[in-house]
Amino acid sequence: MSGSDEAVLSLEDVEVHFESNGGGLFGLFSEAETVRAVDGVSLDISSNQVVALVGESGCGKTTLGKTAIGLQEPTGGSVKYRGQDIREAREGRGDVTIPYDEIRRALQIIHQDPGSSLNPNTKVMAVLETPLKRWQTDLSREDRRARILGMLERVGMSPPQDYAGRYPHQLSGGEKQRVALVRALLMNPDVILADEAISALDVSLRIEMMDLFLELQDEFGTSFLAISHDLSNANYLAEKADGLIGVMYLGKLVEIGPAKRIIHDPKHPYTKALRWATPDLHPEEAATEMPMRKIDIPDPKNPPSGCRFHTRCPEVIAPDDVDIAQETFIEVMTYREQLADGEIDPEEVWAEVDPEAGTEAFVAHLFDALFETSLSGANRATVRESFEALAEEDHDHARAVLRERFESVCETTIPEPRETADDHPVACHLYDEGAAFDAPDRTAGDAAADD
Ligand SMILES: Nc1ncnc2c1ncn2[C@@H]1O[C@H](COP(=O)(O)OP(=O)(O)OP(=O)(O)O)[C@@H](O)[C@H]1O
Repeated sequence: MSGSDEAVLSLEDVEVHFESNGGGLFGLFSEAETVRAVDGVSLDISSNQVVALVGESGCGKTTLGKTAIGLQEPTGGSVKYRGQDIREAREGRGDVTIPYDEIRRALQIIHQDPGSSLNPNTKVMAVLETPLKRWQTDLSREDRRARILGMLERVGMSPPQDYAGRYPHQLSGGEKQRVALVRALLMNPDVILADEAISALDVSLRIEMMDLFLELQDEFGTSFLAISHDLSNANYLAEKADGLIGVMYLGKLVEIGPAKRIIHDPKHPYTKALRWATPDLHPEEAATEMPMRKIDIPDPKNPPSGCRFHTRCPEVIAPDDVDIAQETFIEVMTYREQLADGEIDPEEVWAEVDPEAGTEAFVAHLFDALFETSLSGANRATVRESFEALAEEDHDHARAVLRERFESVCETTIPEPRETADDHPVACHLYDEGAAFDAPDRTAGDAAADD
């Protein structure tokens, strides 16, 4: 079911930055570093809506989810529950219209490992009675127990009396997860954050569990914020519920839209890479080359400038006034990144060439080693000048001359989310004003036409 227009949760420009020491002995002698776990995310969750967040490990999904339900304090921006700023409610500041206790009840979480949130010494009935005693003080003991048994039955734990009398260690992983779901639902929540709630379960159980989440989500009119590193699971949940998939990359929400559009017509190059990495979502397509330049995720303590994905993006944009095939531009960018990372040692290059042959041999060796496509004209002259500077160990000039000609908007400017033609926001310069919405396939460059 799709959400209504009213936003239950509203996140505006949310930032969560963690300060950590640089890892030195007891934190001494090391500079503090900032992990930009979430960096300027805006997101609305409507009532009865399912939103699935996906992205690689460490991209900030859990931090964003916890911040959305008030379990993590944002270091910037605001999180509102039905218009009430959660932090102001907690601190009793301003004109509080919804008390903090009420917000805590309305926003619930189910963890990946439900065992860790269930007291091992408490039987299921007692675990489930606790929230009801607190929030439904008018219920008699009998009514409370009847309700719990009804819910256990509803989530497939039958006979419920048997399960109610068990300790957590007497339950399977799937059963613990059902107890966690019942506990959350007994609070009559508006939003449940399900953080990798099915990833620890056997594959055979996952679909059953997701179906149960969806049935109850619809029945109870609860919104679900589901976190998953698996695009396939995110799609299963979001598509069935007519919900949204949000794609995160290094603390940013780079694309969000209806599940069908994200899967069948991804816009952001990172979303395309995630989809490529999930072949069961596009079985009709033959195996293609990975649409990403590097496997390694950059360090969130030192994220790339501009668009954070530009160091891995196969569609990174060449300056308007530089006529170059995309494949060749990628090779130039890769060389620039190797230079910046100190991966090219002139001494090692000299060791490979005949020193008698001089700089010309040094330059020819690097052209051979770094470029498969052909470079000509001003592009070739610029790269040559950089190689020559490197031959003289002048790294600064080697970098500067390349930056001057080839600097991309993707590395200088953070892309703002923009609605694409089919109505889902994407933060990528390919969709900047003036750029075609149906961005050209820039991965297919004509090496011969590079100048
Ligand atoms: N309390 C904390 N202190 C310092 N850094 C943190 C803290 N919590 C998270 N981080 C860092 O913030 C970044 C985002 O972490 P987060 O757990 O939100 O990512 P995630 O996408 O949920 O990853 P995963 O899928 O692996 O759980 C990571 O680099 C993580 O190391």
